[in-house]
Amino acid sequence: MNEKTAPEKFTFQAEIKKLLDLLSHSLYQNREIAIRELISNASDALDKFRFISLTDESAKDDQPLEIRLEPDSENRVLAITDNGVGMTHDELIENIGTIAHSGSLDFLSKAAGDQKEEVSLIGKFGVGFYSAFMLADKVEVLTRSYQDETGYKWESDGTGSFTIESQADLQRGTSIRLHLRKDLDEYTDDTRLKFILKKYSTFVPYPIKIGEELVNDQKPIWIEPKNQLTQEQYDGFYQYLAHNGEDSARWHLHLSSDSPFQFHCILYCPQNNMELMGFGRTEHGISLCAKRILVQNDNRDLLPEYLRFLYGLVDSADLPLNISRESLQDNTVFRKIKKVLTKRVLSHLASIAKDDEEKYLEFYRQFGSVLREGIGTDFENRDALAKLLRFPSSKGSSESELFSLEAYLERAGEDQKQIYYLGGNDFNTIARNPNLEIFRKKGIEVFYLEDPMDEIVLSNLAKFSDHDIVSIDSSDVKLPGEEKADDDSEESAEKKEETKEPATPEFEKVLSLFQEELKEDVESVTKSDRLTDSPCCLVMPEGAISSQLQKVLSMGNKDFPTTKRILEINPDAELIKRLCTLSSNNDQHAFIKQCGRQLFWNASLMTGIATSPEQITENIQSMMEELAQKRSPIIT
Ligand SMILES: Nc1ncnc2c1ncn2[C@@H]1O[C@H](COP(=O)(O)OP(=O)(O)OP(=O)(O)O)[C@@H](O)[C@H]1O
Repeated sequence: MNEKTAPEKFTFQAEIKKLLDLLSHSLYQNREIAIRELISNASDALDKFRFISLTDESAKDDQPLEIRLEPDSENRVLAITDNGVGMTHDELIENIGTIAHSGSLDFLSKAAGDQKEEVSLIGKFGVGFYSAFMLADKVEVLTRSYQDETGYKWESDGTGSFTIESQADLQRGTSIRLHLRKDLDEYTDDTRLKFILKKYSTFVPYPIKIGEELVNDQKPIWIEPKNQLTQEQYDGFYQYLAHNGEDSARWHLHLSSDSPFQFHCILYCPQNNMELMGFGRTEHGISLCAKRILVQNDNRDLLPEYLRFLYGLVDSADLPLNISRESLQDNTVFRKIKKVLTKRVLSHLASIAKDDEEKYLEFYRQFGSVLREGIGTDFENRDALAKLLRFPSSKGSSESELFSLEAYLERAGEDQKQIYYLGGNDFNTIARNPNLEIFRKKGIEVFYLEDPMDEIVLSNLAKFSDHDIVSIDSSDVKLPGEEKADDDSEESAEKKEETKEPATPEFEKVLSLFQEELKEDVESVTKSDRLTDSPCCLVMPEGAISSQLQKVLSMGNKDFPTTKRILEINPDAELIKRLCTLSSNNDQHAFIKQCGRQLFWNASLMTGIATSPEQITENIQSMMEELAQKRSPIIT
C-alpha cells in the first residue's frame, strides 16, 4: 500500500480543542519547554525501539539511534526527527488525538488563569506533544512504524481537526515539523536552540544533533564518583528524570556498590508531593539500566509502593538485558537491589531526622502520608519505618507540630508502659475531649490523631519499643503505675479494688437509673476514674477498635456493626453530686433519667457519633421549659 491515498480528516476531541486553544493563546510564557517535550517524546520512542530490538531480531539494524534538529530559517520550519519506533496509522489517531490524563485540562486552565510556572508541568500530564502548538501554527508529523512498510503524514493547524495521509519514502521513526508562528524565528537559530537543549536535554541518553553538530554529552553521571559531580549536574539529571518543573530535588542519594553485586543508583526526592496537590496516585517509576542500557524507564517494582514518590535511575551490570517485566521481579539480583535500596532510603531519612529534625519534618509533611503506608506492608523494615513516623500531640500547640514515637518515650515517665493516642475530627476538638482529663492532670502526653489513617497506622503497629500503643478511649487503658497490678492475680485485683473509693448508694442509684434509661444505647454505665471535671464520657469496651476508627469504617460501609460504648460517670462532678442527692426521692427518677439521656447525647456529640439531632433538641427544650416554669410559674 505504497500509492498515495486521499487525506482522511478527523476532528479533535472537544477537550483537546480547548487544550490547544490554551496552549497556543494563553500559555505563552515559557514556549521553550515545547522543545523539551518533543525531545523527550523522541527519546522515549528511541528507548522503545532499543528495547524491542533487544528481543526482536528482525527489528535490529545498524543505524545509530539519535535525535536531529533541522532548522530551516528560509521556510521558518524546525524539524525534530528521531529514528525510534515510529507510529502506525492507528497509533497516530490514538496517541495524538486523545488526552491521556483526564485531569490535565482542568489543571492547565488554572495555570493559564494565573500564568504561574505550573505551566512547566505540562509534560507530566500527557499533553507533551500538543505543546508543539505553542511554537507552531501548523504541525506535520511524518512517521513510519518499525512494524510498517507504509509511512504517514499527520497534519493540523491546531484549530479543530487533523488529517492523515499515507506518505512514501519515509525512514523508520518520526519527524515533527513545526511551521513556526509569527515572531518565533529564533527557533531556527542554532545558538538559541543549543541554549535550550543544554538547559533541558543534557541528559537525554541519545545523541542530539543540530545538523551534524553533537550538542549533548549524554554523560552517565550515575557511574561517576560522587566527589567529581557538581550540584548543577545532579540538578540537571533530576530535571531530566522528573520533568516536574522543579529546579532541584529535596535531597538525593547516590549509591554505588561492587559486591556482592554491582550497581549504581541515584534516587531523588521531589520538593512536592503531587498526590497532595490532587493529582491522584503517583504513577512514575524508576529508570532501570543494565550496563548503561535502558531496560525500562518506569519500573515500579524496584522500590516498595510507599516510596513511589522517588525518582531515579538504577544501573546494574548483573541484570540481564532482555528480560520481561514479569520475570524481572523473580530475578535474584533485582530483588536484592530492591532490598538494599529500601534500607538505604530509610536510613538516609533517619539520618536527616537525626541531623535536622525541622528539615525532616518538612519532608514528612509532604510525604509522610505515603511513607506511613509501609507500616502495614513492609514487615521487614517496620522498626525503621516506625521511627520515621510523626504525629501531633498534646505537647504541641497545633496539628502542625509533629513528634516521633522515640521523642514521646524520652519524655514519658519510667513507669509508663503504654503509648497513648486519641483520634478525633480536629486538633482542637480532640484537645477538649473529656477522656483526656486524667492524662492532662497527670501530665501524660497523648498523640492527637486527626487523620484517621494515622490511627490505622498506629493500631496496625500496636507496639513500639516494648510499649503497647493504645487509644485512650478504650475502657482497658492503663495509667502509668496501674499496669503493675495487671498481672491477672486475684490478689492484685483485690488490692486495686481496695485503693478505689467505694461508690455511695446514692451514686449506685443514679448509675442504675441511667442504665435503665440507656439499656438499648450503651454497653453499660460505670463509675469513671479518668474524669476530673466533666460529668461523663464514652469509652470503647475492652478489645474494641477506637471510636474514630469505628466512625471511619462505618462511613465506608453502612452495615458496619457499631460497637455499643460504655458511659463512664464522674461521681465528683457537680451535676452528678446533685443528682445523687435527688436519687432517694422516687418523684425525681424521671428527671434523673432525662439527665442521663442528655448526658449520653452530649458525650455522643463530643465523640462525633450523635445520630438524632431532633431528639436531642427536643430533650433540651423540654428541660429548658421546666426550668423556665420554675423561674416564672405564672404566665401573664
Ligand atoms: N516521536 C515520537 N515517536 C513515537 N511516538 C510518539 C512520538 N511522540 C509522541 N508519540 C506518541 O504519542 C503519545 C502522546 O504523546 P504526548 O507527549 O502527548 O504524551 P506522553 O508522551 O504519552 O506523555 P508525557 O508527555 O506525560 O510523557 C506518546 O505516548 C507516544 O505514544
